Amino acid sequence: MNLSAVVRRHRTLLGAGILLGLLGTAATLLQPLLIGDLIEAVAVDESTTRPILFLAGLFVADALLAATHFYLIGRAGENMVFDMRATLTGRLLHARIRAFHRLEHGDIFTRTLGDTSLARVALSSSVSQMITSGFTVIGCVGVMLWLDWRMLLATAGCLGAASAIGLALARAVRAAAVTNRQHTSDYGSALLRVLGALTTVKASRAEEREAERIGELADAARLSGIRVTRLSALLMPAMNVGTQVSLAVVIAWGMSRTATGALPIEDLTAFIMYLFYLVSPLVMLFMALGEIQQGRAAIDRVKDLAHIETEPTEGAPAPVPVVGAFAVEFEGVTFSYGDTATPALTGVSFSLPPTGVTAIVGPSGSGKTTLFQLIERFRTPDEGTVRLSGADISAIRLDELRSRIGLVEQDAPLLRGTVRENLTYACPDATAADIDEALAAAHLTDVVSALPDGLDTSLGEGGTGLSGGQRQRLAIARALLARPDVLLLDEATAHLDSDSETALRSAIADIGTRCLVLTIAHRLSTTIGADRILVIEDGRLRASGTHAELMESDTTYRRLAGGQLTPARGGAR
Ligand SMILES: Nc1ncnc2c1ncn2[C@@H]1O[C@H](COP(=O)(O)OP(=O)(O)OP(=O)(O)O)[C@@H](O)[C@H]1O
Repeated sequence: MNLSAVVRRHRTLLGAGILLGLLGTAATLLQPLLIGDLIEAVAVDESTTRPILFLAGLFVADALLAATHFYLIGRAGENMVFDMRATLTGRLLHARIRAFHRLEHGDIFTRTLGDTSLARVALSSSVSQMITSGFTVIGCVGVMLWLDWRMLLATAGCLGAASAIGLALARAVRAAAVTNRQHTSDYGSALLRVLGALTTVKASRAEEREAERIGELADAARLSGIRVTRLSALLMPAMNVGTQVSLAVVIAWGMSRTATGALPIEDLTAFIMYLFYLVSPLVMLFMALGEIQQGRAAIDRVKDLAHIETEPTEGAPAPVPVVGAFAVEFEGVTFSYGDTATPALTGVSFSLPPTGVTAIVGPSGSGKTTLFQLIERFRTPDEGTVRLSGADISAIRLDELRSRIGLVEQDAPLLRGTVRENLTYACPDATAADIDEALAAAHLTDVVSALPDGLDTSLGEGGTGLSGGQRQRLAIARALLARPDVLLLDEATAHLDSDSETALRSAIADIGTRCLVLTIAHRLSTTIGADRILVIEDGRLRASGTHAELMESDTTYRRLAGGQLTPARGGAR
């Protein structure tokens, strides 16, 4: 995200707000002149109606200008924060899985909520404050220069020193603000981590330990926040001391020059008045600079997140399945999760026809789930090619590729929402008949009709409200509803009782007559019924065939089948 582009998109509103702010400042600066006219009229016994009317008009104009200025700047700020959040949301949803996994969820929240708010203040109110205050400062300095340049030099000397201190403080505020934002996001990440596993925390009696650890992070955020406040609090007094010293110098030196007749008394009075006018905007200017410095730290963090690597959106259309062609092919595929990691897959090659059930078996951590990650293009191979209906998947447009593949993951994630919303997540336009068919295929018809509101029953976070097996079947029904060419089931029958599993297995066999079903098998019953089995060990395809063939020829398969196939779970995600 280019933040200057964000500012440019809202320049009209911002510009109008700043312009009104400048007009308001001009109206404020005019007030002493008109008050002078009023005093003069009273002194010479002239009618005061005109100056009073002018002054009243100026007050009203000043109030209206100030109100409209604040409204426009506030509105521009909200529009900018919306822009930033919309961009961030889009980037995060299209992020590459490997880039996304490097981030902490708490950190993402701090950046999208807190940092964008700070960036809004910096880019709207503080910038506008800086410009309007700067305008007043320039105006005052101009008049003071015209009144007496020598005294302006003396004033600049005192205020200049204070300003230098102010600038140094503003810089220090920025550094402290960066640390504070980091501490705040560490706290958020730690909190989200335990909230995501609250039952495990309780079962492990880790509440006190976690409360203490997270409390320490909250305290670090408090301390760095106090440092930001302390440095910000020094800004105003630094400027005040500068003003007081320059006032003392101007009065002492000015009076001595007035005594000798070198400086008219009215010029000295005007000079002192403008010195007072100068101070408040000067302080505001430095406060705004401090806020902008804080905002810059937030802006850097927002920009950082916005640069997350995203998936490509371009590509060729998905190929039409060709009769006789392989549905999925792996050719010499090697893949590792990191540059230095041992490959999760090494030189894997196989070809699978467009229909039938293929079971993948192998010890825990052998690379079964990784195969699915590559077919979905969540990850890309380091070497070799994966093909769908004969076409290299790296060239196919991602949304088209994924529309052809159904995936039911190990933990069958469901989203907060109704059963219907979860079911139709991949195809929101599904008809009632399609929904009924998918529910029946996943043996969920009775379960759903027993729910208080049927399909419109609300589920909690992660699908709470259904049992583990029901959640898994709902995820299978969701995948079936999209009528994929390839259905990937990652241990999809793991939570099912044997009745449901038998029924689901026959449903899978039935689906296998229409599309390719690739299932990571953890039960012997699945592999016995499969049309073919791939045996993966240490990231290599060591054998393939039917149950009977592999029992005959492969020692690993025999060993796994002897232990009823269920591997110890443990592959990282
Ligand atoms: N996100 C990841 N980052 C780094 N390494 C990973 C990641 N996911 C998996 N791995 C590693 O890759 C290898 C293969 O993992 P994979 O999940 O494919 O195994 P699996 O056969 O599906 O295991 P299981 O049967 O236990 O689910 C393992 O050594 C695992 O530790």
